[in-house]
Amino acid sequence: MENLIDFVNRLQIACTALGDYSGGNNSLSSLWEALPSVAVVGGQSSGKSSVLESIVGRDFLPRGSGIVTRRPLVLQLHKTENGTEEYAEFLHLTNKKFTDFSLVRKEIQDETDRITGKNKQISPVPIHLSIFSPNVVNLTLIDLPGLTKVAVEGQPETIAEDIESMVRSYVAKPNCLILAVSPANQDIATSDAIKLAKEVDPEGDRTFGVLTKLDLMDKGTNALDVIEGRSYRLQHPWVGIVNRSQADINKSVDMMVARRKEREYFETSPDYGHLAAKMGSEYLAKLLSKLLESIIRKRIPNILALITKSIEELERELDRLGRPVAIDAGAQLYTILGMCRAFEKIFKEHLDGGRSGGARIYGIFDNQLPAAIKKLPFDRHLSIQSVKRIVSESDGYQPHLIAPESGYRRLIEGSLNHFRGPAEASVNAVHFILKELVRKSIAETEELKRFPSLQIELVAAANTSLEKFREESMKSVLRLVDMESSYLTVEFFRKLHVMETQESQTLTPTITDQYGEGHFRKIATNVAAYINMVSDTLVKTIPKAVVHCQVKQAKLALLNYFYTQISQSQARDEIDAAVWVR
Ligand SMILES: Nc1nc2c(ncn2[C@@H]2O[C@H](COP(=O)(O)OP(=O)(O)OP(=O)(O)O)[C@@H](O)[C@H]2O)c(=O)[nH]1
Repeated sequence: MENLIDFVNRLQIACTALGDYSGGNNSLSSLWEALPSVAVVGGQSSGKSSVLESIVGRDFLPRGSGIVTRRPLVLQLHKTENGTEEYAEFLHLTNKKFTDFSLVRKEIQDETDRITGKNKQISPVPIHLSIFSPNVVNLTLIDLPGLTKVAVEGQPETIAEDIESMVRSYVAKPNCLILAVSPANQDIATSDAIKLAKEVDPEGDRTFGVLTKLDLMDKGTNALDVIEGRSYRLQHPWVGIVNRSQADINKSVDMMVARRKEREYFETSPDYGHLAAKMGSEYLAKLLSKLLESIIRKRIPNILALITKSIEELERELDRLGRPVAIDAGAQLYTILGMCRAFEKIFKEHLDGGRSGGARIYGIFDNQLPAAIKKLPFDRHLSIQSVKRIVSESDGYQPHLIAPESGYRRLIEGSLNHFRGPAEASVNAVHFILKELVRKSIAETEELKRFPSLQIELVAAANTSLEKFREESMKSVLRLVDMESSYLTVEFFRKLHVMETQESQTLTPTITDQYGEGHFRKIATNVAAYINMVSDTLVKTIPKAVVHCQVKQAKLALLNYFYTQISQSQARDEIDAAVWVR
């Protein structure tokens, strides 16, 4: 049985630590709201603090004028074995045991000011205090600011409404038992606590009426009308209380003595003697403890269902977000490398097949490059006029005697220059496809989804590498073209010469033919044939160079630049760490 209240206590602590409390911001279904609790409400000076201290049997709450309780105080009482030392602990000061209860009072004041400032503001963030003592029953009570009517200096004008709405946020919860404290020396019809309890619990089945200051009633009057439920009927019987008077407090009358005096008061009272067994703070504590336990027992299945549901929701959320990343640098590096490998695998699948992309590169070699070469303006370059002009320019002042050797060379070199354009275009087109595939592969790598910064870093590093591969590829393809200009295929011209000699033996050329149109057309045809032969070669060799320099490198070394970067920063960190250690 005792474990039940303890169980709820632990859940309440967990809720506060996670920001789940009345008035707190929490998008998940609130566990706090599902936990049964007892909230103490009442007007200012109604005797709330005195009731709580009586229940605990200790003097530990801040006292003073104005609004003293400005943050909810979740007071968890844990019964310990007789003879053990009493001590208190705060959730915000774990591992610090308070055995001096005047220091507990000071800590409550300081902790209140820490959040609210000294200007008497209020805050819904609770302070958690646990008291371990053989003189308490297992019980959790929440002390709330006293309901007030007027603001004191330094307080916002809205303070009365602010307090009321905070108190309401606690007592409106169906799982909250309301300890409505009203002083007996005031008309019950004007009690702030009863007024609020009536609103949130019209049936009165979770409201406990507590009547303080019975000893302060005018001589000849008593509170039997209230206590016996005639003035205001509640499902649970009213409990009368006699706390320490201000004079007792001033004289520091011991709480245990006060409890005894209260017992004697009821036992000897002519008005309340017949109710003595059901009056007083000790009775109230036992009543609440028993009730709280039975309510908790009833609600346990619901609480467990809610916890299970929340766990499931959170597991789903976690799956969506991904598992936590380790904190130490080595493990982080391992995680990052794992993600890089996953990305590289997808990128390769795009190139090698399995995913789209690779075929577009083949499309460049198979269509774009041959089509671009076909469109080269050789017709213009090898027109009769152009050939005549280039040949005569190469001959200079003396026309060639047999074959225009240097004219041929200039015509061929000029034609070969045209191949530079399609070669460059192939390199650039493949570069563009590779960049596009990097972007696609990053987007398709599940592992990278929740690391947008890493995605940006990877894209930047991969693009830097691709840029380097493009430069290399460009140099290679242009070199292929330049190589064709550097050394012409002699074999081709030898064969040509043999063929021409055979032709000239059958035909008798005239002197005019040697420099006539036919002669230049022949030269144009010969050059075109040579260029065709080179074109066939380049259509085959340019793709080889591009694949070797760009595609293969991208598959082998796309992230090498990135790996260098992270190993350098790792080394830097290690050096930093070493410096720190020293
Ligand atoms: N004689 C007598 N005095 C009481 C009784 N209960 C409370 N008092 C006195 O009433 C005054 C106010 O009591 P508190 O317990 O501080 O009241 P509170 O509701 O906590 O006050 P705030 O926190 O300021 O709202 C104190 O001087 C108490 O000594 C009682 O039953 N009998």
